[in-house]
Amino acid sequence: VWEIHSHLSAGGPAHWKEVFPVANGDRQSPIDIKTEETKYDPSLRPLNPNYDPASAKIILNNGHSTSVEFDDTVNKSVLTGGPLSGTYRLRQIHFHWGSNDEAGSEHAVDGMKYAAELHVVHWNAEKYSSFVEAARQSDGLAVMAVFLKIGECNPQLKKITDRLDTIRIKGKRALFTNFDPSCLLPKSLDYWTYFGSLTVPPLLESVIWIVLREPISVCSEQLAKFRSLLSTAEDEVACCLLRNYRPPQPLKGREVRRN
Ligand SMILES: NS(=O)(=O)c1c(F)c(F)c(-n2cc(CC3CCCCC3)nn2)c(F)c1F
Ligand SMILES: [Zn+2]
Repeated sequence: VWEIHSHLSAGGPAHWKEVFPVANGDRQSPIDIKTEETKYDPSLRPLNPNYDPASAKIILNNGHSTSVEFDDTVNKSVLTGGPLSGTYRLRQIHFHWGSNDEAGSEHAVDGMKYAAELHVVHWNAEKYSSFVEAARQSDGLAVMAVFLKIGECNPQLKKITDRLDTIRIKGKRALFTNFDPSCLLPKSLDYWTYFGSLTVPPLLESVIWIVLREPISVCSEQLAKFRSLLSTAEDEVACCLLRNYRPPQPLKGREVRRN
């Protein structure tokens, strides 16, 4: 299924609506967060990520991003609290970046884009029996977004960027375990939250977005390693994965709440 989606999604974000009409839906992501219009919600609870480093399994280049995939067959690594009711199980983390340090994040804050963005993808294992089933439900997925701001090299991120040369080609994967993605979270877990979608085809409107307000740091050399990944497979003419972010989408009257 994913292969079909990724094949059909050929051609950038402007063409996705031709194959996935939901691209023009009422709860598409990412969005530009206008901080003055966000609404404080006292009912929002603290985020409670609880990850077991043994859940990490592989690091992968799927041609659109690099991801670390986790064992989501049991409730070992979960996210609870925040805007969520119930337990959301960690599935994978991945990144979005641009062809230069000036842009690369998917969400924007008052029109400002960061150099890159980390997504920590979870699914509602309390209500649904699989990720693919959850991905079709309005409350099926919860994605925590972390902004990467140009600055000091990030020693935690080094654990990932040091492995990218072993998965340069689309489809390559390598063992990657003993990794707790909490090490990539900022000190403060304060967040904005809104109802949105996957930012890649099939753009399903099933994501409760939790965007952390405090960025983590990344240096240019680390970002350059992401850009050296290839979006092409072994038997194709090599093409660098220079950018993979979707631009902000219309808010269409949605509310963005903050804790
Ligand atoms: N940027 S994002 O919105 O955080 C983000 C996500 F949340 C995702 F879940 C995926 N995703 C896509 C699939 C294929 C499934 C194929 C079967 C139907 C569901 C999708 N697996 N994970 C994804 F690629 C991505 F970029
Ligand atoms: Zn993403």
